Amino acid sequence: MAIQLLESRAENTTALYEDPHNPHLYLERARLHEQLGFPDLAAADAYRALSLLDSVIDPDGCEFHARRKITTTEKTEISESADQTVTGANENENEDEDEDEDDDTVPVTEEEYNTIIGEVYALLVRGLVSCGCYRDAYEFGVRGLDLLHDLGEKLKDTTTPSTVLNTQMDKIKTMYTLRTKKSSPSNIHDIDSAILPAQGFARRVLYPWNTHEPDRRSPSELAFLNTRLAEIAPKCEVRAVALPALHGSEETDEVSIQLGLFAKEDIAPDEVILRESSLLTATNRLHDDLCDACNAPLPDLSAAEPPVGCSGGCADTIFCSQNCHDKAQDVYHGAICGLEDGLESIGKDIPDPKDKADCLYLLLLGRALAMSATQNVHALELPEVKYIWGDFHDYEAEVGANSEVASLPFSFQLNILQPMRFLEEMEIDPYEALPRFDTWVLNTLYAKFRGTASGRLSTWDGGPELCAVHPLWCLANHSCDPNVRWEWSAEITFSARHCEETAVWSRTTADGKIEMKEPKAGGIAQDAEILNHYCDIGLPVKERREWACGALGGKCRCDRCAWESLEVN
Ligand SMILES: C[S@@+](CC[C@H](N)C(=O)[O-])C[C@H]1O[C@@H](n2cnc3c(N)ncnc32)[C@H](O)[C@@H]1O
Repeated sequence: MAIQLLESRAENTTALYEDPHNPHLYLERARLHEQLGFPDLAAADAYRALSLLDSVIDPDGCEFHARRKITTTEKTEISESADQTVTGANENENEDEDEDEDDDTVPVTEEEYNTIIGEVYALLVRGLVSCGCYRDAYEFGVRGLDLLHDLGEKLKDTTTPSTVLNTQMDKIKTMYTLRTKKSSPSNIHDIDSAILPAQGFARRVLYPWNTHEPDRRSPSELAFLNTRLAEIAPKCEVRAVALPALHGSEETDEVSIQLGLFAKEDIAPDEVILRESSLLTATNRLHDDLCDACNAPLPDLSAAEPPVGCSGGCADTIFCSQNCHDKAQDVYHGAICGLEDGLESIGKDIPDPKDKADCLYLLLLGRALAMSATQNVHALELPEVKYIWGDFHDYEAEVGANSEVASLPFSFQLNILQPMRFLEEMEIDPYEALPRFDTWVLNTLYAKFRGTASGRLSTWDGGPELCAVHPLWCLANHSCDPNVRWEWSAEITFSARHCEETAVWSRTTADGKIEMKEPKAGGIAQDAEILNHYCDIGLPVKERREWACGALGGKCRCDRCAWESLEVN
């Protein structure tokens, strides 16, 4: 069954690549995505169908117009009628210029709109509710029900979509009641949507049609990674490593084979062993005093090498050096040069501090889209992205076990609407660009960024304001007794810890005694794993585990945590 659905999905996607403004095809793919257990992708396709259908009713208010390829029957009919009117040619030469843009497509009609609009709303709202994105589901649900009511008899079938929408509205009301602890509102218009959760979850899987993910453990890929690593960390090596599998609440002996960094030779305390710079960075500060490319602080205007402005005239895009300027043009800025006014407003100046970290991931996504467009490379093939860990669950296993696991944060705003805005502001047609920027590609990018990006907090309000992906640095695994410290300015570095920096192990035994372990000596021995830390190692074990849980995907089981929580002697 799943195989058949996957085949239909592949056929439909190929058709969409050929006919990207056809809302019928998006609706069909939304149905398939829903059946395959991807309500997030179903909602995204339904939204594309809806945006295109809006143009049928309001052509002047929409940038992209719903058109579809003509069928063979229609082609014959058109050529027959053209033959009949051939004598009258030239009379209305300039009429319907728009229609002649591409003689293989015709505008979607109001009748077609009436046939499918109800189901489009139903799929969109059901998809968003399934993911837990109640706030946007509510907004679309209200719009959908009002529209079905207004269109009344013009629609072929209002009953089915209305029933679906009402069922979803009941679920939304239940969520609202849970949140407000008040009785269910009798009228849906009485709901204050701000109280409903906007963020839900999607499945964090390696999509079965994703052909971009490398087999990172294969000897050839490891050799490739090691060639890259040799340039920035000559004493280190990437190797496969068995880590405790941390997913799920139960502790098991299961292991997860991943990658890690290892010392190829003895490393002295305080020695800098890795230096990596990356242009896959993002900041939510508007009009910043940081380099647009590497995010290092800008030099003074009076410095021997003062900051460099964008040669294309972007007023707020400043670089710390000519080198960063030139690299930026080649790596990400080329495609967005001159477009900063529209792009600047997306994801910055976030009023609610809770949303700041999520918006940084959106900005990182925006940078990846700009890199992909500038370099003309698929975003999942970018060297900064391709080899990084995505913490994907196994798709087959999930379907087999009929699991409901959804662990990738997902929202209508961050995964559907704002990425489309990015593309539009970059003057890219988001429908034509589907092969590059489909929602599953964006979800995959988010999964990778959420597992690997490092962040920096604001000295002003303590909120997250900067984040970056350093694709080789992030191959290092975590320990609460790390053997390196990291620092990040223009580049990120690892230095071996010296003996006064190594962690102090301490625990209170059942009879109230405090036990300590002798801290380790500094430096790193040949063949030892390079161990980073994803949380503050000065915290007690319980808090460390809470802080590192998101980045690790579960409760830390490093030697120090196991010992301090009395799990081992
Ligand atoms: C930034 S990546 C580290 C590199 C990763 N191992 C790879 O193959 O690319 C973070 C992921 O590594 C794994 N990991 C890191 N440290 C770990 C530890 N101490 N125990 C178990 N898993 C760990 C977790 O799956 C986590 O989500």
